[in-house]
Order: sequence, then structure tokens, then C-alpha cells
Amino acid sequence: MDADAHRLESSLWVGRKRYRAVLSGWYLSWTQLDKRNREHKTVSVPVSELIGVEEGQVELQPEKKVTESDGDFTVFSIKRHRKGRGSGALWTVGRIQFCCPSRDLRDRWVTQLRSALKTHGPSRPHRLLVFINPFGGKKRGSQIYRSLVAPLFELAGISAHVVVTERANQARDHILKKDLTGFDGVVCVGGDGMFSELLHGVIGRTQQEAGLSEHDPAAALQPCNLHIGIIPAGSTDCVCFATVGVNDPVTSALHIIIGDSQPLDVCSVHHLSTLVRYSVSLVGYGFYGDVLAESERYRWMGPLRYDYSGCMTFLSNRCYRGTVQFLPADSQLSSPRDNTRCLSGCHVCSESTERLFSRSDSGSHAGSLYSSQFSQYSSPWEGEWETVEGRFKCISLTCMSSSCPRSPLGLSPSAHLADGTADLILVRDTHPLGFLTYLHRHTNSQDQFDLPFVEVHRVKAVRFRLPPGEEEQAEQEEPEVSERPGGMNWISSVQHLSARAKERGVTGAKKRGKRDFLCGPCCRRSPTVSVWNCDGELLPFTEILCRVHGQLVRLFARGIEEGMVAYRGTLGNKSCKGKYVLHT
Ligand SMILES: Nc1ncnc2c1ncn2[C@@H]1O[C@H](COP(=O)(O)OP(=O)(O)OP(=O)(O)O)[C@@H](O)[C@H]1O
Repeated sequence: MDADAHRLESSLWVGRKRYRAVLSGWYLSWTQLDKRNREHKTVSVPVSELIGVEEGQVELQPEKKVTESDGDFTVFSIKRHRKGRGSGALWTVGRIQFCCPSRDLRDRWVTQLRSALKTHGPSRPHRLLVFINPFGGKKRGSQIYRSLVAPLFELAGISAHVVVTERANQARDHILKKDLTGFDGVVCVGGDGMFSELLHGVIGRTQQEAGLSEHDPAAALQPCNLHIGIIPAGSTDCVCFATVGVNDPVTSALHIIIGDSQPLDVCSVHHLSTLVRYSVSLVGYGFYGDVLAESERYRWMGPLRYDYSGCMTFLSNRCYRGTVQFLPADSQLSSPRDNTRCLSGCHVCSESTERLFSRSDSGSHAGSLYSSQFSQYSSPWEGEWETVEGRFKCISLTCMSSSCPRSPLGLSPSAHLADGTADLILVRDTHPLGFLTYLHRHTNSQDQFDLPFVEVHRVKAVRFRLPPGEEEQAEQEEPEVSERPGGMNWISSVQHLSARAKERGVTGAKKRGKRDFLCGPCCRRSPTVSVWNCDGELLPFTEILCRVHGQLVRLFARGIEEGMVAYRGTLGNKSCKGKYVLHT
């Protein structure tokens, strides 16, 4: 396609100033002219970052107002602010009001700009299915969508079918069962729990259509075509923060509008031959499992319950025995301690795309996302399993940095969003002060892995087993999954078991009583088995197998933009093709 097919150049006015405006190639730029036609400051906006073009003088705030006039048109584009409350850029809507000397010229500008937008934005969505959780976070999901997001979708010409959920798992079931023809993506307005519903729906639907069983841990799952968008409106919006760099509904809506596409690794969690859940941010045993189980008792506290339960769990000073086996990833490609950051355009992730999706037949090109034969899946268990036994404060597996506003660098600051690996963090038994140091380092710029009782591995798969004596006890507690995988029934089975795990978490905590938490290190009887926290849900099984599926889903996001990241106390400006180089 000729990049200059939409070229247009003319004099235009912005307010009382005259400009030479040019639409050329991938940019719209306007240069101020003085009375002698001398050029001054030029402003340039990539066409890919234009939101929309409207005839007349158009204002969006406080509500849309259009003043018709023959010569005016309004261009809306993305404007970046570096001082968001996060590590990424906060995006807002920039508005520029142009005036042409004639209606004819105005119409030519509007037509050319709109057609350039179509040409340069082939991945922009036209139709979206939006799920709003009216009870997520501070219960402002519907209001956030109506006041901040819907007007932008309308401006960008996106038609949205909105479903305000009436029960948990409605969004997931809708995606699994209803006709989705014509939708370019699904969007959730809510927190990580809502995102997880969409994730399970989209992956499940894709596998159903491909005729694949999700219950076989060795199966080559089909990457999903349908993009997922997240409008943050929950009490925990970790996935949004880790993939955009900021929790802001307008920024996320703009990423959706321009059709950004961020591949994401997903970890499947199996128990025997049953898929239990998918995870993108945290599969955690020990401390993080106990905090979640404990927090269920204090739902009435709202988001504060996590802080409170965190304190109580810390004071209880528990550790758990177990055997962790893991399949290491190729250490030549990257490592969790290489002091890099996965940023927008990350070269580790893009090279992984070629590695993960190169067709096994020689004639095809690498990176063909939705082909049916993928080299990565030829043998998912390739390599030597390593084994670590011991007593652990916590075991965490994360497919991404898992950064959040409280922990801007996250659980594993150098983890990648889409390289087909996850980071396994093992925190061995230590004294409470040591563990506190470890936890505290998540909130500052110190290296949380530089502690003698912490080890971190970049892995492709992880297996957890209880020690021999405790295994039987745990197995007895675990109810049987009666239904065979393959159909939809497993979902309700696992759901039922998860609900029981939640109850067990609550009653277990009740049984342990306050004494167990408050007297901390002097407690005599601590539970010997913890519970897994999988992206904020308690798992009903203790012995699990986790496997990373590289780039299984795609989000409307682009990763954290380069140059916006404060890392280890230094404001980032030094980069290496999407790699952030640390100054330690
Ligand atoms: N209408 C509804 N009624 C009750 N629960 C719902 C509804 N819609 C969605 N849910 C469930 O609510 C859970 C929490 O939602 P969400 O993640 O949006 O909010 P949150 O405030 O971040 O939640 P939490 O902190 O409890 O994880 C999700 O797991 C989702 O399945």
C-alpha cells in the first residue's frame, strides 16, 4: 500500500494562528507560519495514535457538545503524561480544533484523515463485547464505563454490546456458550477476578472450537484470536497494571481503541488429569495462599482485608514442607536476575514469538500465530526436571512481573509478559525478620532475590508434592472430581471444589482461632499444609502441575512504555531495544 495515498497539504488555522498542515505517510503534522511564511514549531502525531476526526467544533467534556460550522473539524489524539500513578504513561485525549478556509477543503481533510485511520489501523476493533461487574472494587464499574469509556468508544466508531453481570461467572459462561460472530474483542470493566473470567472463557472457547482437551497437561493449546481488554475498576487490578503500567480507565480505553496487541503467557494448573485453573499473575503457596484464605473471613472490610490478613498471616510465622520440581527454561535467552525489564516492544518477547510459533514444516514463516503446528509444543516436557525439597515460607510462580501500585517492580521485576516462561520464587524457612525484609523489598528498589533464603528460577513447568506423610492426609481432604474432562461439567465441579476450598480456608482459619495468628512465633500447632492462591482464587488441590503456554492470549495493551520506568531508584531512560538496563 502506498504510504502517501492519503497525502494532503494545506494551510489551516488553529485559533488565530496559521499553520501548514500535512497528512503524509504515517503522520499528521502542522507547522506554525508567521506573516512572512517562515516556519516555526511543528507538532506531529502518528496516524496510529489518532482516536477520531469529527466535523465542526467538538468538545467531549463535561459532555459531548458539537458546534456546526462549515470550515471546522476536530481531531482527537492520544496525549501522554509522564506523571501517572504508576510506572507507565498515563494517556488522555488530546483535542485540536482546525479551521479551513472552505467547506470543501474541510471535507477533504475529514475524508482523508478517516481513510488514513482505516489504512493505518487495521487492528482497531469495530465491535466489542463489554462485561461490567457492578460490584467490583468500589462498585463504580457502570459509572466508569458510562462516563469515561463509552464516549471514547463512540468517538472512535466502536459499537459495544454491554452486559452488566448479575452473577459471578456470567461473563465466562457467555463467552463459552453464546454466538460471538462479529466481535473483535471482549472487554471487562472490573478487577482481576473479572479478567480471569474472560481469560477462562476465551481460552476455553478457543480450545472447544479447535477440538482440544484442556485437561491434558501436555496438550498444545490453540492461541486465542479474540483480544481481551481490561478497564480497571476492581480492588485489585494487577494484570492491567503489569501490562499497561498504570491503572487508569481512560488509558486502557485508548489502548483498546487503537487496537494495541500484547501477547501474554498463561500458566495452566492441573491436578492429575483435570484442569483446575489458568493463571497469568500468581500461583502462590504458603504465605500468599494463607493471606487469601484468611482474607475470606474479613470480606466485610473491603480491600483493607488483604492488609489485615497479611499482617495476621505474617505474625503466625508459618512454613510448609514440600517438594518442588521444575523444568528450567533456556538460561541463554534470559534470566530472572539479568536486571532487565520487559517493556513495550521487548526484544526477548518478540524473539520468543519466532521461537514459539515457528512452523515445524520448513517452508512456512515464523511468527504465524494461529497456525496449527507449533514448534514449542512438540515436546512440552523437554529438558531435565530439577528438584528442591524443604520447608518454605512461600512458593510463588508468576508469568509476569506482577507489579502493582504497592509493589511497582513486582514479585519478579525481570519477568517477561510473553516469552513462554514463568519465574519460580522459593522462599525457604527463615526467621520473621528475614521474611519481613523479603516482603519489604517488594515495596522499594532493593533486590528481593539477594537474600540467602530466597532462590529464583526461570521455568517452563512446575510440579508440587507434599512430603510422604502429609500427602495422604491432604489427599483425604481433597474431594474427588467425579466428572471426566472434555465437556463443560468440569467447570462446575472445580468451581464447587473451589468454593469448598474457600469454606475450608474460612473454617480452617476459624478453627485455628485468633491465638494461632496473634501469638506468632510461639504458636505450638501450625497447620502442615497450606493452600494455593491462583490469581486471587483458592485452589481445591495441593498437589498440582503448572505449565506455561507461551503467548496463549492477546490483550489490548502494549506493555509498559519505555522511558517511563523508575527502577532500582533510577528513573529510566537508558534502553536496549525494549530492554531496560539497570543502574544498580
Ligand atoms: N454481578 C456479580 N455479582 C457477584 N459477583 C460477580 C458479579 N460479576 C462478577 N462477579 C465476580 O466478582 C469477582 C470479583 O470481581 P472483580 O475482580 O471485578 O472485583 P474486585 O473488587 O477486584 O474483587 P476481589 O477483590 O474480591 O477479587 C469476580 O471473580 C467475578 O467472578
